[in-house]
Amino acid sequence: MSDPIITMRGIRTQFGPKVIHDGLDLDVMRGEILGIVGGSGTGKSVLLRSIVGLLTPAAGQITVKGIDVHRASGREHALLGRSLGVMFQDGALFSTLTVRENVEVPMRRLDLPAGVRSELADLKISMAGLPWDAGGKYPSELSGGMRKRAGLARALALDPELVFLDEPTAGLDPIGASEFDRLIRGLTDTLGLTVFLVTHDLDTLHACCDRIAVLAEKRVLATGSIDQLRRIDHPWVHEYFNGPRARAAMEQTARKDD
Ligand SMILES: Nc1ncnc2c1ncn2[C@@H]1O[C@H](COP(=O)(O)OP(=O)(O)OP(=O)(O)O)[C@@H](O)[C@H]1O
Repeated sequence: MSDPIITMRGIRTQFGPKVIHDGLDLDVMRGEILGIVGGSGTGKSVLLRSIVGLLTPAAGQITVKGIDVHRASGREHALLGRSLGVMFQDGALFSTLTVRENVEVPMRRLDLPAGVRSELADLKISMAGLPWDAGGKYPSELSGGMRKRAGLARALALDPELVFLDEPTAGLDPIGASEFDRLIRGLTDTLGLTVFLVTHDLDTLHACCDRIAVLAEKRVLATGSIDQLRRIDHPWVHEYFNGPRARAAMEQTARKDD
């Protein structure tokens, strides 16, 4: 974990008169899982969408692998597109396509024979921990947890270096959420990914993240380990990292470590 793979400098994002980010700076280091936390509406998902090029900030610069995301040439865009995988909050699967077809969607831009595409899709489906027959099912036939795994399989479709996960454990029961945390950590370590992970889930921070960035007051207020952030003197940060839920998550981690 040495050099930054993503840099954000002086980011200002606004919708009409409503300013979401103002003077936001952040680096994501190669090989880390960076957790992004912050109160509701602080602009975590908006930041994710800005990095992957779906939103353009009013000011500032975002680079991914040294490429300025919002001023990239066609060739650079294609390069970035191949390097990134995104799992959106609700899975964002196409309901009229099977899981396998959903995973094949990002592969369509590659010139691959249909049989190879489908084999690759099945590999990603199994990497995401889905059973062998999940590929032929439609999203409506899957549980919420399975849909999330299908969304993860699609994010992995192009063997990305960088994976963006928006609230991966939201809506999962605690056991399903811990399994998903382990899956993310395992895949990151095995595949050497860098992960930008938006979450409210304290257990996920403990189980997965190397470092955490806190969004507050329209910027990144602090970055660090959970221990470092617990000592920050800011009302929201203090309550989040020292409140009853934080203590419960810490005790659970301590029990696992015993
Ligand atoms: N396309 C848009 N047009 C107008 N406002 C938007 C748009 N997208 C997001 N916003 C606003 O930007 C703010 C930040 O939204 P965002 O979804 O990033 O919050 P968040 O920190 O991810 O919140 P949560 O934790 O509740 O998911 C919100 O007030 C939201 O309403």
